[in-house]
Amino acid sequence: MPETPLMRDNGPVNHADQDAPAVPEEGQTKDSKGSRLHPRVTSFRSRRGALTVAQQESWDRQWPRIGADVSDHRLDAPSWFGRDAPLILEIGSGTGTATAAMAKAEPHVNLMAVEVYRPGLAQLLQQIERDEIPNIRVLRGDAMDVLENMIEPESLTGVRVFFPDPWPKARHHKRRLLQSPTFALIASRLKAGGVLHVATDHAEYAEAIAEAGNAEPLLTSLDWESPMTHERPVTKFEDKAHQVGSAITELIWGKIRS
Ligand SMILES: C[S@@+](CC[C@H](N)C(=O)[O-])C[C@H]1O[C@@H](n2cnc3c(N)ncnc32)[C@H](O)[C@@H]1O
Repeated sequence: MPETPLMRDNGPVNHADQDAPAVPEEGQTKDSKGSRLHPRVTSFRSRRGALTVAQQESWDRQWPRIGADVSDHRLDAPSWFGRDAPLILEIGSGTGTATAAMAKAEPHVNLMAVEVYRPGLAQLLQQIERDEIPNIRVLRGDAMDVLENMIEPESLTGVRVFFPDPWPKARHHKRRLLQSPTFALIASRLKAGGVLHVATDHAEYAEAIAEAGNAEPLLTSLDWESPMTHERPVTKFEDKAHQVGSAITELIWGKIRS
């Protein structure tokens, strides 16, 4: 992707300390040799899908202004949105039903949706265009890259992960997005007072998520009464879960300190 004024370079790599021990600085995501401090989880399936002609046309009109491929450049969110406002990241927005509803319900926030599935993003772009929603930007690619490279530490007011893929088979659990390293990374990107909101319809994954989130020292579990939470719109995936009678678990944490 060509560099745009929206992106800031992370700066040159400092090779001087290549032999320094890999002690992470606050907010640092790679060690002195450039290796990831958070082991990489590939949490998504590779899914193909063509865009309809109308979706492609909408994509072509809007992508240059409100879409970007995931990169390793720091994002300058205020300049991309054209205003400085509380920044919320939605991870795995799917077809964007909840994204659009949240953006309309919370016009005072800048909402960024990251998703790997292009047809899902295309549906969201169509809805943004149809409903003239001004406060959404979309990123295509792996949310782990967004968190590690594009988001400034202590910069997010909220992170929302609705119905992450549960990877139900034990041998696939390692592919789950929400594990301890991801919680640590999310916590490092939240501002003090920022909120992480997760919803899942998978009971066993809910338990694993709760355990990992509760073990993250920078986060504290919040209940529904917290004034920091928002009303979550029903997502497309949740609609399907309701149809088969699955119970939904909501998990909410606040970042207590820097
Ligand atoms: C079960 S769907 C839920 C979609 C939507 N949140 C909903 O509730 O309708 C999970 C979504 O997360 C996306 N996803 C999984 N891992 C991801 C990652 N690392 N980065 C971006 N998107 C991811 C998948 O492509 C998929 O669309």
